[in-house]
Formats: sequence, C-alpha cells, structure tokens
Amino acid sequence: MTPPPLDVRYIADALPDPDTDLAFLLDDVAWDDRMHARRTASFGVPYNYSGQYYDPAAMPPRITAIAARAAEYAGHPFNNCLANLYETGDNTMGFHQDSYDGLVPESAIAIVSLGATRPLVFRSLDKAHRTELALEHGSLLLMTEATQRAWSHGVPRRASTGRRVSLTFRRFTDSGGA
Ligand SMILES: O=C(O)CCC(=O)C(=O)O
Ligand SMILES: [Fe+2]
Repeated sequence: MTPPPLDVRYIADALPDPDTDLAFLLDDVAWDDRMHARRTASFGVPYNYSGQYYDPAAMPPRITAIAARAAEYAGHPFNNCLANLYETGDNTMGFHQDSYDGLVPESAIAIVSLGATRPLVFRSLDKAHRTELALEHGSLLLMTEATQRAWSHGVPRRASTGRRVSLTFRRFTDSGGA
C-alpha cells in the first residue's frame, strides 16, 4: 500500500539564537496549567485549542522575531503562536490532526523546536504507515493542510529526556480562531 504524501519541510538551524530563545521561554512565559499532558501558552489572536480558550495576548518581541523567521520560510505571515512546554519525557501530545477551522486556506502550520530533541511521529489515518522526524533544537517544520488531512501526528512519551519547548505558528483569517 502506498502511503499518502507527507508534505512537510524540515529546516535544521532555522534560528540565529535558539539558546537565548529557549532561556526566554523558560524564564519569562506565564505557562498555563489547564492541560494535563503539558503546559501551554498562546500569543497573538485568540485561539480555541484542544478544548481550551486562550485570550488574545501580545506577542513578546522575541516570539515576533521567531514568527518572522518562520514566515520567511513559509512565504506568509503568522498571527498566533501556541507554545508547548514538555518538562520531562512524561509530557506528551497525543495523535491528532491540526484543525484548519479559522485558518487561512493553504497556509502552512509551522513548528519551531527548542531544547531536547523529541520525535514527531506521523501516522496515516488508516494506521498502516508510520514515520517519524527528530525535531532538533533550533529547527523549523512546515506542514500543509493536505498533510493534516491524511496523517495524524503526536509527540510520544520518552523514558528520559530533557526539557523541550515547541512553538506552533498558525495564520488565522481576520474572523479568527475563537
Ligand atoms: O510539540 C510539537 O512538536 C507538536 C505540536 C503540535 O502538534 C501542535 O501544537 O498541534
Ligand atoms: Fe499538531
């Protein structure tokens, strides 16, 4: 059986100063504890993510700069950043497809990774195919809407690993995500 096309683009070393970015995110972000699997924070336009409502929040300049870098690779701007903090290997993200409700059609979703390398596992919807990408410190991953339709993705539990932050950037329409 041929797997559906996995239309993703991985760029290693996409950021000029990932160590300082990581320190900023660990020290200065007010992380939200409403989710059990990991801590989160949202910047930019309001967002209904995984059953939680996130108020609009100004993007700190450091995140705006990362968004601009992601925009160069994606070819369009982003107006929301959903940040995920994985403090240990017990912090996870279950298999899911990112919703395009409220997003600009054909826009990319970008994942910037900082800290410990964790695999992002892609599974075809029929579960017949599985592939994984190691998301390294300072990397950027771009995913298309077609990929969300054919594959789910998740960050599984790991026995022993260090802290990781992911920043997921989305481009909402003016009527938005909430
Ligand atoms: O932490 C990651 O790399 C995955 C993030 C993700 O899939 C999401 O926020 O929808
Ligand atoms: Fe996702």
